[in-house]
Amino acid sequence: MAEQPAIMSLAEAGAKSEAKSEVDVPEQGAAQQPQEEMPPTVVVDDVHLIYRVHGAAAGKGSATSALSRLALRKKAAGITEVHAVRGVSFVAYKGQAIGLIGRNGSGKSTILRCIAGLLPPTTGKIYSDGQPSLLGVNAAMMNDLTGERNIILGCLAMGMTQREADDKYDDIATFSGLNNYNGKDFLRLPMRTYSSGMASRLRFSIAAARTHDVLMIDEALATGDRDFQLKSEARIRRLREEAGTVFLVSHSMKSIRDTCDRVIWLDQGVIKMDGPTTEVVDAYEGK
Ligand SMILES: Nc1ncnc2c1ncn2[C@@H]1O[C@H](COP(=O)(O)OP(=O)(O)OP(=O)(O)O)[C@@H](O)[C@H]1O
Repeated sequence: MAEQPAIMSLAEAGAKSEAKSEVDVPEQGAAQQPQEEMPPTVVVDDVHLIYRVHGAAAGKGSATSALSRLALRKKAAGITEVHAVRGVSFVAYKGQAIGLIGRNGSGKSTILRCIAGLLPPTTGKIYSDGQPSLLGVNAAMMNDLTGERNIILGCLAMGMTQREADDKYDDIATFSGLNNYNGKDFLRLPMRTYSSGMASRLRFSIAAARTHDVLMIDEALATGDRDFQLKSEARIRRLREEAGTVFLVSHSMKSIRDTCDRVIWLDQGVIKMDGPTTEVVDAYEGK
């Protein structure tokens, strides 16, 4: 029998489930259920992610020893495993803005990358409705090209036609504020001349120009200045109303409180708490 892909659409998953008409969803508390009956957009079912880091031990080893390891199905001596996500399950619903919080290295970015389809889970399944889009501070942009070119390329990469990209250009430029930043039109300059905050403003402005089924933002707000943070929080609220689900990873509890209605607290790769924002953030801050 063909193996199922680790990430599939909810429609596919529904079609594949034999006896039941719906996908089995992980159990969860009443606090995480939306007030009205909203459809699920992402189902994360017992996901584990193990990174395998090669060359962590000293020495290269010979070809003969590598071959004998392969024949005996033994692990290479130089491979270290990092179990970054350990059995995470949750269901996200349309209209929710979900904050992911936790200490450095708790697995927040890893789980987002799994949902975006950039990292296949080692075990477990992820079902999503539509294509989740990951907007991270490291999202690829061409540093040697101008902001103008990056706006158009970013729009095309999100699936717009050239005409749609041209139509959106002015909105994106104005929202980013980089067309008149300290009296200068930075969009005419290569992106390598931008500060990291200016680059993340542009990334956010491009991604926010489209309605996303599932939009995931990794720390994007933390890097903008206060004015831009306020603008982007308002835009996230609008995206949430127009679209599906927003995930926000941030260490800024202010951003999380202002933007999210539900928070998942990850600790060493497991969910420590999942519920309404105030409850979870208060517990995280030890209040
Ligand atoms: N490419 C990688 N290869 C190996 N290990 C990795 C890799 N990326 C992350 N890790 C490890 O996985 C664990 C989870 O990392 P992750 O980046 O998901 O955490 P995070 O909660 O997003 O952290 P932060 O708040 O610092 O951004 C950490 O132990 C980290 O060292």
